[in-house]
Amino acid sequence: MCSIDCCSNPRGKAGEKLDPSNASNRPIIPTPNGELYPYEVIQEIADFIVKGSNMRPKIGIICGSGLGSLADIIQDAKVFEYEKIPNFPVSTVEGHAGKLVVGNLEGAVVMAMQGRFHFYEGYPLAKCSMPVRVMKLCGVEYLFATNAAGGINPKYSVGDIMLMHDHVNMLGFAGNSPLQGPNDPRFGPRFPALVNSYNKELINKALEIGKQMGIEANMHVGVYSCLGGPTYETIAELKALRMMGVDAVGMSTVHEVITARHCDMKVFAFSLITNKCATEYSDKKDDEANHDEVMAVAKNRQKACCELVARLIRQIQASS
Ligand SMILES: O=P(O)(O)O[C@@H]1C[C@H](O)[C@@H](CO)O1
Ligand SMILES: Nc1nc2[nH]cnc2c(=O)[nH]1
Repeated sequence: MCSIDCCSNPRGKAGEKLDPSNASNRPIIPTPNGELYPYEVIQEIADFIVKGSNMRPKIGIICGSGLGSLADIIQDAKVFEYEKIPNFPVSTVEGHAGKLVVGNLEGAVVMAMQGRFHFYEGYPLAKCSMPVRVMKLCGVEYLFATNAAGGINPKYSVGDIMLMHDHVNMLGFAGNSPLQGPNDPRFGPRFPALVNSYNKELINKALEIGKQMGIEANMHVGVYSCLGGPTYETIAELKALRMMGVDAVGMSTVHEVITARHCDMKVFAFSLITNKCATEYSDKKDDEANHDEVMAVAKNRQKACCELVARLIRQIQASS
């Protein structure tokens, strides 16, 4: 909550003297990201989930748009609706059910978010990625983040899976970070490094699994970039992203990964390519991305995505 004392510029006409003891005369100054969810609040949410499920998850999964079925394969599941979790935001986007599912998958206790929070929904980045800290305090060691994304790399086709090995943080370029504001060292350091954010061992295992599944031709390793949305990109923006080495573009994941690395979680992330991004001007209507298409492609490819996640978790369990 914004403290009443933080408001320094009285509202009103230029030069007009307003009574500062009247709260309505004071502007609203947003609370810094780092103060939105103090450690104690995150701990309370984590306790609610651990006690409510009687399970301590090791792997956290964030389901991308239309990929909620990743949570449907969890067994002996305890399901929490976001509305019923104290201090939890609600999902407002189609394809994001708004449920937290805790249970067993391939011998591991996992917790999966069927619905993530996006910056364009009006949530500050710290709120979008707050559940990652909840996962950490629940005991999660591995974050699996998935997303639907537009393919900019001309070699990518709709339905392909891109394993993320790096990102370009466009919101960060604009000075926005989920770690902005006071740092709580109980989560992690003030200045976390982000090279090696995406766990190489897990990427290699996933590539091997891709071969076993016979989908290696539809699997890539690439760079993701998150923009604020909710608009899809212009051709000029897509050209610029391509020049920067971006292979796929979306509206999520990067701030979750930053938050996970800050608290030293191992990260595995992939993009399902739901549409091909045009990087040349044309009059074709086909070039326009739309959410229905994103959802339809995700539905078509959910089986392969579930299989990849399940097999990778099986391998993590086997080697632990
Ligand atoms: O939650 P993700 O990143 O998978 O969702 C993408 C980005 C937008 O929310 C939506 C656009 O179609 O899909
Ligand atoms: N920003 C962005 N997000 C997406 N999510 C799915 N497709 C796209 C896309 O083309 N651009």
